[in-house]
Amino acid sequence: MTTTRHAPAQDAVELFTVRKVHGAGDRSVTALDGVSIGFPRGTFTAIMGPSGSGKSTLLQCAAGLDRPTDGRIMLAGVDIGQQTEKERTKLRRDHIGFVFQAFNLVESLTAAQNVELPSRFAGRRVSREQVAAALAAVGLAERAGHRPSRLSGGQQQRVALARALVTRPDVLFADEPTGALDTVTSREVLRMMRMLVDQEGQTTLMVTHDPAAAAVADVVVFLKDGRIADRVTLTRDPDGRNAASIAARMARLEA
Ligand SMILES: Nc1ncnc2c1ncn2[C@@H]1O[C@H](COP(=O)(O)OP(=O)(O)OP(=O)(O)O)[C@@H](O)[C@H]1O
Repeated sequence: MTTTRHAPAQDAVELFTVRKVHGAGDRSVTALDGVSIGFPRGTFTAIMGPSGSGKSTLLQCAAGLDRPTDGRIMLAGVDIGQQTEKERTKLRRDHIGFVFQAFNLVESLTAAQNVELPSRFAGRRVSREQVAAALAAVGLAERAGHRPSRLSGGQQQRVALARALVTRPDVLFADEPTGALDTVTSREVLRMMRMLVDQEGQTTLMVTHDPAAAAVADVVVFLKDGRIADRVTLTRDPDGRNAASIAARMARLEA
């Protein structure tokens, strides 16, 4: 199957009435129930919502890791529903980056080797300069030769961030990237993610439970029962008021 590349759209990722049903028959669960939304290039979106509201499913579908039951998803200008498994794997490898709650670093390798590893597995060469630039972009130029056990949790997550970004993906997907970190190190990782959006125009989609994490985004999308319940555009927040208003909205959704 050939892939038609469309003229660059304004949105890096677009979902058109996406439905996702997990399982079948009596035990089926509708995780996404007709979600339509666009994520503009160069913006940082936080996805929030009560447990089970469909956040991870949305991220997995948007990233081409899972197939929607119905609807259409455009990722990096490509209709991923029209792609074969092989084409989607290539699209993911070339155009998107991931970070998860678990850092998933290999303990026996240095930070630089960890950054390089997935590209090497994918048969794609990244140069030493690209690895160094990715580590420098997350403030870890001096730690390239350190193994994960010699780095703090926040630094380890920043290595994972460098690993996700070394191929300069169109979109960074982050599923609870600060879930395993304390408040101080969370802040350090979020500041870095915010800086990558501001300085590199890195389109970022992040699922989080933490209002303080969502507060660094440009837009917060709230899901409930697989539907978009609310969408809020944030202004820059030097006095920390965004987190409180996001927490209040979450409390209303959970009531
Ligand atoms: N592989 C699966 N098989 C069956 N049901 C699933 C599967 N993955 C998710 N679900 C169900 O789909 C719904 C949405 O799940 P999802 O993980 O997307 O929600 P979430 O908002 O990310 O939840 P949480 O905040 O608890 O991580 C839930 O009811 C969940 O139990």
